Amino acid sequence: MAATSASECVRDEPDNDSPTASVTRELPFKPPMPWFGMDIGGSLTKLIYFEPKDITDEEKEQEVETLRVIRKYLTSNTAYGKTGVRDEQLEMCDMPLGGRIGTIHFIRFPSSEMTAFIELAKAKNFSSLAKSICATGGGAYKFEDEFKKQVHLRLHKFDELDCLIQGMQYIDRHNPGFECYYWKQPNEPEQCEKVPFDFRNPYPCLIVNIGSGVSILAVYSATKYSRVSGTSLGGGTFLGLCSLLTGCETFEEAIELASLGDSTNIDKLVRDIYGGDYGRFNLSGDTVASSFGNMISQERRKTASKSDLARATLVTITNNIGSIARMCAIQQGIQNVVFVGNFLRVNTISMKLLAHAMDFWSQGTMKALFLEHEGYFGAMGCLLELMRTGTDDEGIMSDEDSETEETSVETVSIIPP
Ligand SMILES: Nc1ncnc2c1ncn2[C@@H]1O[C@H](COP(=O)(O)OP(=O)(O)OP(=O)(O)O)[C@@H](O)[C@H]1O
Ligand SMILES: CC(C)(CO)[C@@H](O)C(=O)NCCC(=O)O
Repeated sequence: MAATSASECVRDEPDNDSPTASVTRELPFKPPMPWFGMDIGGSLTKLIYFEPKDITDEEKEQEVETLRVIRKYLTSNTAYGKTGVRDEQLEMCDMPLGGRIGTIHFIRFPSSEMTAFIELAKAKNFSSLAKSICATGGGAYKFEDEFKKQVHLRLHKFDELDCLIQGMQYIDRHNPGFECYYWKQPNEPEQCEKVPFDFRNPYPCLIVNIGSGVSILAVYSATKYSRVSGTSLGGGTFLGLCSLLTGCETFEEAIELASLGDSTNIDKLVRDIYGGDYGRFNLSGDTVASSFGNMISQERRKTASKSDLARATLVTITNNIGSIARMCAIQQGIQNVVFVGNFLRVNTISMKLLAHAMDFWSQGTMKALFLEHEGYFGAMGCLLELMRTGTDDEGIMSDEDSETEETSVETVSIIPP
C-alpha cells in the first residue's frame, strides 16, 4: 500500500460550461465510423461503442457491409464468446456525440482474452474500416505491437486518468437519470437505501479508482487534477487472494461467497483483545484490530469456512482503501470522495463498508459517492478523445505516434508524496 508520487495535470479550459464542454474543441470533420473508445486495464478491457441512430437513407445506401456487420454483431448480442459481456442495463440512448445522436453501448471482457479479441477484429475485417483505434489504459501500450502485427491497426493512445475524468463528466451530465448516488444509513441493513446525489458541481472531489490497483486523484476542476496517491492493494488483490484462499473461479463467485460469510471469524477484533471497547481512544469492541488475526490459531483455521475467508478478504481490502482515501481527503481538504472502478461491480458490501467508514471516521464531514457506470469512464473519455483528435485515418497523426496523445494536457509539476 505504498503511496506513489503525485503529479498534477492541467488541461486546456473548455470555451464554455456546456454539458459537452469536454469535447468543445471538436474536429471540423468527423472520424469515420465505427466510433469506439477502449480502455485496456490490468484485469478487464472496457469497450464503448457509439451506435448512430440518425442514419439517413443516403448514408444507409453508402454504408459498407463490414460496418453493418460490426454494428449488428455488437448490438444484437449481449454475450461475445465465452467471456465478453455487454452491460445492457447501462446502455444510454439518444446521446449526442460528434454532432450525431445514438446509443452508447458498454462492453467488457478479460484483458487476458486480448489475443482472441484481435482475432475477432481480423475476422470482421476491421482494418478495412479504420487504420487506427483509440485506446487507453496500460494495455494500450502492452498490446500495441500485437494490434499492429495481427490486424494492421495502430493504437491511438490516451492517458487513462485524463480519460477517466472526462468520461465521468460526460456520463454524469448526459445520464437522464441520476448517475451519482450515496448510501444512506449504510450500517443499518433494514433502513439502508440508495439515494441520488446531485453531482452537477462536483469539484473539488477525490476520485478513488479501484481497478486491479487503486489510483487516487484530487480533482479541482474539470481540467485540473493530481494523482495524489495509489495502492497496489486493489480489486486484483481481492480476487487473487480470494482465489488462493477459497478456490473460487470468478469475481462474481468471490462476491457471492463473501455475501454468505462472516469476517469476524477470521479477523481479530478489538473486543477479542480488550474483552470490550478500547474506550480511551474511541475504538469500539467491534472494530477490526487485526485483519486475519484469528488465523494464527490452528483451531480457528480449521473452522474457517470459504465464505468467511472470502468476506474477510473483501473487508480487509475495502477497509484499507477506505482508510487511505480518508487520509488523502484530509490532506487535500476535500469532503466528497467518489469511488469508481469495476471492483465495485455487483459489490454492495464494499460500497456500504466504504460509505460507513468514510462517514464514521470523519465524524460525518466526508461523503462517499458512487457512480452507476462505475468501471466505464476511462473508455468513455477515450471515445471523447476520438471526437476531439480524430484518428490517423484523416491523415492528422504523425507516423511515429508511439507516445501518448497529449495535445490538451500539460503536466505542470511533480509533487513529492
Ligand atoms: N468479471 C470480472 N472479471 C474480473 N474482475 C472483475 C470482474 N468484475 C469486477 N471485477 C473486479 O474489477 C477489477 C478490475 O477493475 P477495472 O476494470 O476498473 O480495472 P482495470 O482497468 O482492469 O485495472 P487497472 O486500472 O489497475 O489497470 C478486478 O480486479 C476485480 O476486482
Ligand atoms: C498502474 C495503474 C495506474 C494501472 O491502471 C493502477 O493499477 C494503479 O494505480 N495501481 C496502484 C499503483 C500504486 O500507486 O501503488
